[in-house]
Amino acid sequence: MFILQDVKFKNILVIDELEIPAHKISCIIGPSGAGKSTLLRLINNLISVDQGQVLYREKNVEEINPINLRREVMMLPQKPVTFSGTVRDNLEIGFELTEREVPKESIMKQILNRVQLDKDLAFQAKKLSGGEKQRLSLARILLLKPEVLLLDEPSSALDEETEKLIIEEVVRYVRENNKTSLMITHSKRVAETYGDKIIMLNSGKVIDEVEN
Ligand SMILES: Nc1ncnc2c1ncn2[C@@H]1O[C@H](COP(=O)(O)OP(=O)(O)OP(=O)(O)O)[C@@H](O)[C@H]1O
Repeated sequence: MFILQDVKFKNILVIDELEIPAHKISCIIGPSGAGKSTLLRLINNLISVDQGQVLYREKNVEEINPINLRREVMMLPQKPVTFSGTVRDNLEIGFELTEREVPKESIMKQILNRVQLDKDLAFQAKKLSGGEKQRLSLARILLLKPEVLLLDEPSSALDEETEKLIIEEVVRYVRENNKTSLMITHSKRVAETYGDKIIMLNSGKVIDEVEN
């Protein structure tokens, strides 16, 4: 799905060759500062390589129309992102960008149920707790049915329950819909439980790749 070739980013990442396979879950593990988030951001073209290239479906990500790329490749960041307004506004916002029909109320309620967010659609998003905001962000992304879901490890400020729920729902989404995910995790156990491929990163370099 993605191939990185001769990639360099500042003095942070140096990757000769790395493949993120389609229809699989790949997990990146490595110590703090290893470059895990940077790798995710390069893949999503939020930042650009200084050297080399990142290919998505054989095309250089920098040459893909950013709107088309965002339609297919979505990231759930470390810190939850919510928008002003209600829970409903937050679930609808992605549809503006993708010019798709806004889902029915019953579908929105179903997705809230799936992420265990027991709030009314009219509830003000800013009043949600950190963990609830993260679950709302995930619900928003799942509704948009991305081809690739990039998951940056939920911030350690979140409770373990929410972290577990988020990982499990991402895994379920990928498995049920034959999608692709690349997730950062600090946990070897999480990587071994869910990852089809495990990529170990240290000091900006891939030190090992394991098919699980
Ligand atoms: N745009 C940037 N310019 C300069 N340095 C940066 C930039 N982005 C990240 N860094 C630095 O690069 C290193 C790798 O950061 P990154 O966030 O990718 O690590 P990480 O493996 O995700 O760490 P953590 O597990 O703590 O989130 C860090 O030392 C960070 O401070």
